[in-house]
Amino acid sequence: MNGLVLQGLTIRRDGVPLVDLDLCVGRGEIATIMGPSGSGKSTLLAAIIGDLAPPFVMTGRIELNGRDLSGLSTQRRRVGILFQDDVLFPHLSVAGNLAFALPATVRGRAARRRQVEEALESAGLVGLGGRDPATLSGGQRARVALMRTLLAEPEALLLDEPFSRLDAARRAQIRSFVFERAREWALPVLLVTHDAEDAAAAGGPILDPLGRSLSA
Ligand SMILES: Nc1ncnc2c1ncn2[C@@H]1O[C@H](COP(=O)(O)OP(=O)(O)OP(=O)(O)O)[C@@H](O)[C@H]1O
Repeated sequence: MNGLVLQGLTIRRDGVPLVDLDLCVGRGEIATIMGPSGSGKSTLLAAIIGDLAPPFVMTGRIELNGRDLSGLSTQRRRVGILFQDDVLFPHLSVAGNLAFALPATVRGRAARRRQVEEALESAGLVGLGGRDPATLSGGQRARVALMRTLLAEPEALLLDEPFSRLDAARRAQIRSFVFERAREWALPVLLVTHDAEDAAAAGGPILDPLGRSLSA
């Protein structure tokens, strides 16, 4: 099936289940995982990107657009992830940061430049491609980080508290920017947050890592 499917996914530590989920996130849908600190949210995301290590033990299946992700390297999973503290490469310009993310399948300087220009336009950053990332505002940096993740052409997007460092006004603005882009690109999105407003704005199911529904 299309989208991100977690089928009987459990993650245990010392035999104790931390994650226990059955969840289908369709393309363009945003599901939210909410839970207190230490409840296993980041561990779940690590499992989806293929970065889970002992002492955690996973069972079940993770599928993306019909592909079984088990055994695939992080890169071959084609899952994009955006973190709270996503840093841009300081030694590259804004455009350089975006170009860096482009897959090798985008060939030729003109084609690569065009994609970077389109990304800048889509993020409302026309004319800022030559800037040093340190000279951007927090919100502008957050938009560049998102576009960089999207340019890598992921088939799913994971958001790990990506808005928590932003002030309230900017938070709502960046949140709708990220959600709109995810819908536009028809990506299944899994959002990890502590914030009930983020979860409500996402508009999809809200679960804790043990699969209990927290939807209103
Ligand atoms: N490498 C590790 N070895 C053993 N325990 C770990 C390891 N990494 C994390 N943990 C523990 O596993 C549990 C889940 O951690 P995780 O980071 O997934 O929680 P979280 O819900 O993302 O928390 P937060 O909201 O604070 O980011 C926590 O109790 C944490 O202390």
